Amino acid sequence: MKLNDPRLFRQYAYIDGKWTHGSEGREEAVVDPATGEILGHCALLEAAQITETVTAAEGAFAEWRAINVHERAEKLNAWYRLLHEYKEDLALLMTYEQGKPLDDSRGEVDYGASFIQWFAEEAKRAYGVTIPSHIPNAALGTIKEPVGVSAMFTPWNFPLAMITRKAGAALAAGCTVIVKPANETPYSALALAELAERAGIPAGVFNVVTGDPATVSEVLCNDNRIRNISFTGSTRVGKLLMRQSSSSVKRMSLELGGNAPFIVCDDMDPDAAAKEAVAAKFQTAGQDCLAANRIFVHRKIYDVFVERFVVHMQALKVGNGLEGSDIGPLIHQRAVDMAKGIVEDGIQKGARQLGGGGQAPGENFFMPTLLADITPEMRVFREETFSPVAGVCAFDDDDEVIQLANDTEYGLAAYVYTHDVRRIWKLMRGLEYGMVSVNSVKMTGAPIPFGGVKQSGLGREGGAAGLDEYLDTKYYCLGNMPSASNS
Ligand SMILES: NC(=O)c1ccc[n+]([C@@H]2O[C@H](COP(=O)([O-])OP(=O)(O)OC[C@H]3O[C@@H](n4cnc5c(N)ncnc54)[C@H](O)[C@@H]3O)[C@@H](O)[C@H]2O)c1
Ligand SMILES: N[C@@H](CC=O)C(=O)O
Repeated sequence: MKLNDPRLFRQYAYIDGKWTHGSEGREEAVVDPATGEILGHCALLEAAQITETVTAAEGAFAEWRAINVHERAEKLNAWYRLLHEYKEDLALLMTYEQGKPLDDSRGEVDYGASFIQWFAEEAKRAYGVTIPSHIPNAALGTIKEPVGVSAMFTPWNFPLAMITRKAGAALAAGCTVIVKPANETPYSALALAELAERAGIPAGVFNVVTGDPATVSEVLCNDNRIRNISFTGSTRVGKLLMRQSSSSVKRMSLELGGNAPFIVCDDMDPDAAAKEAVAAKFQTAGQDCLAANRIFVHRKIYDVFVERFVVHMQALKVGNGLEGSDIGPLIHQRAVDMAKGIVEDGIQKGARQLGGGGQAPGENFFMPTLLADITPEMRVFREETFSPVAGVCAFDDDDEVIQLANDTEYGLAAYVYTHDVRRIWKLMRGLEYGMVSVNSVKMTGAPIPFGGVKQSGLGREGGAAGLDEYLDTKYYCLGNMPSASNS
């Protein structure tokens, strides 16, 4: 891997401003999912080292929270600028460890950096309120205070932006941070640590620990000094962290799985809508919590839509993300096996397989596939496929499609395509999702409250709500003040 700045490729954990190997010398290989080649290793820290990291983050908290918010913002802005300065290196690292096309990696660096800048500005507006007093001679109000040390668990599909969306907010709010990246993609996180240090973020404020996930989570969730757990990943692991954290009653933000419906009404041009649906499905090889998993198309335009979808889908180039492809590899063989299983299950239960043929360019690649005429009994309907496998079925009226779309435990994002404003309103209100995007594939960004309902999670990331996840509201009552009423 040839980086302009080789010091961005770090294989040790970053604790209290020091690059640290596991005290027992254990490490794990990190593999390029496109080629199977070993890129390097990451340290497997021991439980005691995770506890030491909490001690360091707690020690750094008092000073970091006391820094004037404008000064904190300056350091975050310096970090933001460094992400742009080293964008090419960060993108290359990401494509090597995650597999996504290099252009998508560049896009993720911009996206990830935007959260740091947004929160650096937003923290300056973390206002409390004054409360008209019901108590004689008292002044009442609130102030916002940082929650404390925050632990963050992040997934491999967006190895940089899922960290900055959390850490940007937490650091801006005055919290200190311990990040546990996915073991598949530790290098983006460690490069972020290198740049945080160069930006002047003090030792102990931003830490990255690597290790066996169950060991790390057990220590962090049970440590009383950790006041907030922020997790992005599967619903299964999210539930586990919730259970582990209950003994110490922590604040929790959970960004979990999705099973996004993509609804196309009969006033749409089927070809244009099919093109949009392909864009909403296949980014990051379908390994995206926002990926259009279940596509519902009005029966009047269903056949043409399906035909056009297959044409657009088959135009996508599958291959190594470094070689100008549209779809890179899946993260590992287990993901390929899961995609195969979902297709086989659909066919066995009566779905038609369209596309998906041809020789995949390597072991971890899966050719984009559409299952037509899917039903709620199929895995493709019930599970987040997290692969380039989409399902489509026809619907006849709006009430039916609302019911179908809501027939899932998930509730992250939904897409609606129609130009009829009354239908937009009805569908948008009827869909049990945290985010509804109408006539647009792109919905996310730093200023929006990103998050789901039902088993897709708790809390919001990004926007003003994202900062609040790291702030406590402290109420004050100043009694017996000389004519103090602020009413
Ligand atoms: N809602 C969102 O914003 C969002 C964004 C990205 C990904 N996701 C979801 O993430 C999932 C894919 O990512 P993933 O496979 O990395 O998720 P995952 O749940 O397997 O892992 C996420 C993180 O948790 C850690 N982890 C895994 N097992 C653990 C355990 N037993 N104890 C403690 N920690 C553990 C991992 O090492 C990783 O750091 C999908 O379900 C996707 O929808 C959601
Ligand atoms: N694409 C999502 C990440 C989900 O996997 C985002 O924009 O945050």
